[in-house]
Parts: sequence; C-alpha cells; structure tokens
Amino acid sequence: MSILVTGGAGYIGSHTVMYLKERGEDVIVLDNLQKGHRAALSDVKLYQGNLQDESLLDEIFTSNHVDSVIHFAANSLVGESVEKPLEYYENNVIGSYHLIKKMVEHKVLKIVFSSTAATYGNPVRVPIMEEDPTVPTNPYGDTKLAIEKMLQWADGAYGLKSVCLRYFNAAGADPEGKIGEDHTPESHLIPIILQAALGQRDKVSIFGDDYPTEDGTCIRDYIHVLDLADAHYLALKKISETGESGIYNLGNGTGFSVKQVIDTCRIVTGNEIRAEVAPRRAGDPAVLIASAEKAKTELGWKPQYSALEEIVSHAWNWHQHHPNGYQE
Ligand SMILES: NC(=O)c1ccc[n+]([C@@H]2O[C@H](COP(=O)([O-])OP(=O)(O)OC[C@H]3O[C@@H](n4cnc5c(N)ncnc54)[C@H](O)[C@@H]3O)[C@@H](O)[C@H]2O)c1
Ligand SMILES: O=c1ccn([C@@H]2O[C@H](COP(=O)(O)OP(=O)(O)O[C@H]3O[C@H](CO)[C@H](O)[C@H](O)[C@H]3O)[C@@H](O)[C@H]2O)c(=O)[nH]1
Repeated sequence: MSILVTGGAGYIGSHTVMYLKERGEDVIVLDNLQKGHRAALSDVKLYQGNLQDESLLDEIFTSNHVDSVIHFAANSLVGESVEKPLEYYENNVIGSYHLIKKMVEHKVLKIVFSSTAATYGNPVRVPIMEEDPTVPTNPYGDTKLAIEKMLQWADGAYGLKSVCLRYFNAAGADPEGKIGEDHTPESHLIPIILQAALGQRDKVSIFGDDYPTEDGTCIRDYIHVLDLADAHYLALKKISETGESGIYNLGNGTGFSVKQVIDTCRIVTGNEIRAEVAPRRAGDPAVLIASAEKAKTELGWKPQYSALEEIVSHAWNWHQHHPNGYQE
C-alpha cells in the first residue's frame, strides 16, 4: 500500500507511521508541525504544510502514487475546543473538506479517519456501541461527527470508502522507547501525572470529584497507541479487501477513574505524586467506555497491551528517557 498519513508527526500518527513502515508499507506524511515533531519520523518523506493548502495536496497526489489516506491531522483537545470552537471547525471540518475534495479529484478513494469517543457525548449506556446516539458535549466531538457525515455522503456520491475509528483515550508509547507522547503544553492525563512523577510539576489537578461515578472522578477507557496503530493497518486492509465503509470503536472495554489512573502511576513509578481536586473542565462527559466487539469481529483486531499498568509503564519509560520530549 502507498499511504499518505496526515498528522503523521503527531503522537498517534508517528506511532502508526512507524508501525506501517515496520510492515513494509510505503508511507508519506503531511503535517504542519503545529503540534507534531520532525524527530518523531525517521526516514519518512514529510510535506510540511497545511491540510487546507489545495495546491500542496495537488502536488502530493500527483508526485506520489498514493492509494489511500490515514487522516489524523486535527485539533483534538476537549477543553480547548469549548474555548475556541471556531478554530476547531476551521482546522478540523474545513481542513478535512479540502482533503476529501482533493482525494476525490485525484481518485484516491480509501481513507481511515481518526474519529473519537467524544462523538457520543454522555453515553446512554456503557460499554458504548457504535449505533448508540451521538450527541457531543463539546465542539471537538461535534467537528469529528461532522467529518464522519461528510465521509458517508462522499461514499454515496463519489465512492470514497472510509473507515472511521472512534478511539477512546490513547495512551502509552512505543515499548522499545523510540518514540512517545510530547505535547506542549501537555493536557492529557497520563503524561501530566508522569511529569509530576518526574518533578516537572508540583501536583496533578483532578478536574472534578463530583461526577456520578464511584469515587466522583471521570472514568475513561485507555487504549495503547500501538494497538491503535494496528487497528489502522487492519482498517486499510479491510477497505482494500471488501470495498466497504464502516465505523468502529477502539478501546479496551474497561474504565479507570482519574484517581485510579493516578494510583496506577504511583505504583508504576514508585513515586509519591501529589494530587489536588480542582473544578470540572468544561465539556467532559462523566464516563466513556468502549465496546470494541465490532472491531474485533470485523477487523480481526486484538489489543496486545490491555493492562493499564503496562500502558503506563511504556509511557513512563519514554518520559524517563526523554524528560524534555523530542527537544533533547
Ligand atoms: N489522543 C487521543 O486520546 C485521541 C483520542 C481520540 C481521537 N484522537 C484523534 O487522533 C488524531 C491524532 O491525535 P494525537 O493525540 O496524535 O494528536 P497530535 O496533536 O499529537 O497530532 C495531530 C497532528 O496533526 C498535525 N496537524 C494539525 N492540524 C493540521 C493541519 N491543518 N495541517 C497539517 N497538519 C496538522 C499536528 O501538527 C500534529 O502533528 C486526532 O485527529 C485526534 O482528534 C485522539
Ligand atoms: O490535568 C488533568 C488532565 C485531565 N484530567 C481528566 O482526565 C480525563 C482524561 O482527560 P484527557 O485530557 O487525558 O483526555 P480526554 O478524555 O479529554 O480526551 C482524549 O480522549 C478523547 C476520547 O475519549 C478525545 O478524542 C481526545 O482527543 C483526547 O484528548 C478527563 O476526565 C479529564 O478531565 C484531569 O483530571 N486532570
């Protein structure tokens, strides 16, 4: 396969690029490096530019034999999207519109899209199934839902086949420690806790302890970044083999509260980690847990690193060896 990966220099994108290359696939990356890192890509052709640049997309599609796209490039922070919704509609929805338009023009008719659990909003049941209602509680989830719909209509009209992967909370790092998670500023729970374990923060803020959960803190389903990478690989194979579009949840089916995640990080790192309750963060649903049975049955997906301790230990290995991320 010859694959264009948008957002390939980002956290999940770079792990997926590495995974695809290890399987002998031909990969090129489009990333504007607003969040991504050149150093997260070894020996991969990078087009540094914006999704919305149609002439750059023309150049990419004419000078490479791209047969499919994996589309990660997006703004992806729940809290930030509530504060800056227009930036999210512009970068995510309008950016995807330009990409999809150019794919159709250049007859590149296979795409795997990074969707999210945030499309569901407050779930009507857990574990969440793909057919459950999608009522996002934040603009970020709404932009992803809009893109899913754009893809569905583009399938009917132009034969663009898509797999939308609704991942729950990506976490962990390459087990060999070659690459990992590095966002500035960091906002994700596990890297923030590990920064506190390294002494780079004095404490972790727990955003709300008055949710309707056992310990009052939000519950999430954490999924290893390499298990996500594997699902993208399987999704591409599925589109090529069956020519069918689909939507799949990706998670482990087990929820951990913010307090449980902090406790797990204390065990893995052996460090005391200070935590303090702070106000709720806008846009957060109380509980998100996946049913990923459909991905297991239809894509043949089998997560390899399901235990939270293992996920955290891979992240801890990366953070210990790269306390300043890619900036050595
Ligand atoms: N991290 C999670 O837990 C999670 C969960 C569900 C879904 N997702 C989705 O997965 C994808 C990747 O997430 P991530 O955590 O790796 O994020 P990330 O910010 O690390 O990666 C996104 C990459 O896209 C690039 N990018 C953004 N806008 C761009 C544009 N207009 N043109 C070119 N490049 C652009 C950034 O520079 C970055 O390298 C996102 O679409 C996100 O919404 C993430
Ligand atoms: O310092 C922090 C950071 C986070 N949290 C809490 O920890 C949980 C996880 O928060 P993250 O920011 O790590 O992740 P989100 O659940 O907000 O979102 C992530 O997973 C979503 C899917 O569930 C999205 O797709 C999104 O892109 C991705 O960032 C949330 O309840 C959040 O309120 C804290 O209590 N303190």
